[in-house]
Amino acid sequence: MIRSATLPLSLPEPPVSAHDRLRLFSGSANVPLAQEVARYLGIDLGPMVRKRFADGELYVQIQESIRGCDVYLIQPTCGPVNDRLMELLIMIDACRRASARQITAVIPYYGYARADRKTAGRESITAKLVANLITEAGAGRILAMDLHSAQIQGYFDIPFDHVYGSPVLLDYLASKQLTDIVVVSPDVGGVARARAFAKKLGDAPLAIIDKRRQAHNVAEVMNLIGDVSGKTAVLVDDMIDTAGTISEGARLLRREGARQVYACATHAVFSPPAIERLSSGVLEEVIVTNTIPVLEENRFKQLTVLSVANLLGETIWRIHEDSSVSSMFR
Ligand SMILES: Nc1ncnc2c1ncn2[C@@H]1O[C@H](COP(=O)(O)O)[C@@H](O)[C@H]1O
Ligand SMILES: O=P(O)(O)OC[C@H]1O[C@H](OP(=O)(O)OP(=O)(O)O)[C@H](O)[C@@H]1O
Repeated sequence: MIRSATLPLSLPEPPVSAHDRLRLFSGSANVPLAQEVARYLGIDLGPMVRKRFADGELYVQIQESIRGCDVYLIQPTCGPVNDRLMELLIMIDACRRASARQITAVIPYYGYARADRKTAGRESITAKLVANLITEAGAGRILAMDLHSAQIQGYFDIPFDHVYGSPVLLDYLASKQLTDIVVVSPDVGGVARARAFAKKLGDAPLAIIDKRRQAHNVAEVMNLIGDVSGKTAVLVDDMIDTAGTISEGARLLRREGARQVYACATHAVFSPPAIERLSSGVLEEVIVTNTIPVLEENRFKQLTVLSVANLLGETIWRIHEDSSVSSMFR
């Protein structure tokens, strides 16, 4: 007599829709931002255990099946940068070993981006090393915002969506109805970014500061190219780190007759003594986004923090639906 197997029968699963396959997980760098992105997408953040062993090593475990899923891992590699980066690598590796179909590293702030080339002999190009590590860990795609240098996209041989925080900053500026604006690039490296910003502000005039660095983390402003006298100057940059660039730039603009000075930057890195410099009164307002979380003790009167969560959420949705990302920025 032939006996049938007693294994439980499993009926064929109904086809999984693209929406069902989307999974979002957050590293520890910016959970509030990841929660906002999840809310925009109408899903919950995936369950994940993150902890540190007694010896300091990190442990990550994804707590649901992600087999065949398109997984998005949100982790800005802000300070403490080495921990955040390592956590991202471990998350990617865990997802790859759990048979995720596609892993996208969502990196709102890409740390080590300023080490993008050799500026002296015997240096590392750490931005490229980071790209190698992320790719080797198993990421199949990157989504990043306002890279310090756009060339970093080329350090990856996997699809890379580079998006801009500028629509969020521009919407906010437009709501202030400022008049007589001149957009200012605080250094030569930021001219393309400032020019694009000025274009979106009704082709506002552009001015450029000639900044030099005699040593790491020391900014010295030399000259101003352009006219700011009697105008509202809007300094535009990718990041504010120690705020030497922005505060020295703002002082120069005041000396050159600017009526008021605003600062706009996507990434609030805020290393000491940034807060003292930014809150000294030289700036009317400092407008940043939440790609990096701004600690409560780092908030000051002139600071405005805008959210890029909807922008990132919309980008993730478009990537997932195979629709255009660049059309969001036209
Ligand atoms: N994290 C960093 N903070 C400050 N300066 C840095 C960092 N990483 C690299 N650098 C240095 O910045 C310049 C890069 O000059 P660019 O004009 O932005 O290319 C270079 O001296 C790096 O060693
Ligand atoms: O707040 P801070 O400590 O001054 O640092 C932030 C500044 O440093 C970076 O520029 P960088 O000096 O690397 O020049 P670049 O834009 O010409 O590359 C960045 O784009 C900001 O301008």
